[in-house]
Amino acid sequence: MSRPPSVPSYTFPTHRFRHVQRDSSRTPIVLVACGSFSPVTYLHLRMFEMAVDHVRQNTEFEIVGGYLSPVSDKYVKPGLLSSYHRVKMCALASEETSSWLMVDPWEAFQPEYQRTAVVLDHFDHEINTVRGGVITADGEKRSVRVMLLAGSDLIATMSEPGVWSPADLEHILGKYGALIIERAGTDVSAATEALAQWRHNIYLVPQMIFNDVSSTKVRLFLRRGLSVRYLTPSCVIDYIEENGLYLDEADAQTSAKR
Ligand SMILES: Nc1ncnc2c1ncn2[C@@H]1O[C@H](COP(=O)(O)OP(=O)(O)OP(=O)(O)O)[C@@H](O)[C@H]1O
Ligand SMILES: NC(=O)c1ccc[n+]([C@@H]2O[C@H](COP(=O)(O)O)[C@@H](O)[C@H]2O)c1
Repeated sequence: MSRPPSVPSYTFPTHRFRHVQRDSSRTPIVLVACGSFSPVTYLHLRMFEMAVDHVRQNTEFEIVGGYLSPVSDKYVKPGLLSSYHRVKMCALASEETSSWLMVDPWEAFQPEYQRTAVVLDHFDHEINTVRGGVITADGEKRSVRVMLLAGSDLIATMSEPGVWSPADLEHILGKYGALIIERAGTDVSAATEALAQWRHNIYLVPQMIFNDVSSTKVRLFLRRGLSVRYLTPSCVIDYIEENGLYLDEADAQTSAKR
């Protein structure tokens, strides 16, 4: 795929990236969660923790970084607040609740919508081409595999006609791969049936404690004046209150813009 466009005065975040691998016998991977995050919830953050446990117990991978990549304002979706606020809330949540998650604002601040295949190429470029991947304990340089982290509702859309191009599916699932978190309401085996040719690159992560917090429900609660405490980090709630966000779903795209 061609090189994705760049954002002026942008620096790829690496402050929590593990540059030296802990276990050289494992393949280094970076998890990238693409989504609206309007707003980010505890479930979005917990997806990464579920992935860590699954990867450690069931795979030969070592996670060296985790990124949230909020979609740009050009992605048309109800309740999508401006990328400025969504990036801020993701950054607050990652910095305050996690020791390893980062937020990459590149996708969010693109003037045009970027397909997920292009977003994963951006991560591959920044990590492997620009920075040379990671170093093993013996000082050897090694490429990092970029993997998509998503809920099973997202993978279900991959077998819906017209949502993803065949070339993008081959690029995402053939080249990179995906860790899929089971989500209540989606039949995971049905969702992945049509993607059988990439089965070796799709890792299904069962949710052992079902939690179906969604951004939609959080927005609904906010509009009704109900508490969202313990659904999203308190720093995110404070930010929403300070900025008067999500009071009206209809004007979320316009009035909350900076
Ligand atoms: N409860 C959940 N269980 C599993 N995956 C989830 C859950 N909530 C969100 N995700 C995943 O998180 C990623 C980001 O999704 P997104 O920002 O669209 O969240 P959302 O809460 O579903 O949003 P909305 O309610 O606005 O549609 C997607 O891959 C989605 O599948
Ligand atoms: N063709 C594509 O690249 C494609 C299609 C559908 C969703 N997505 C991505 O999936 C993520 C989540 O989308 P929803 O919020 O619509 O579930 C977004 O980051 C979006 O960019 C990508």
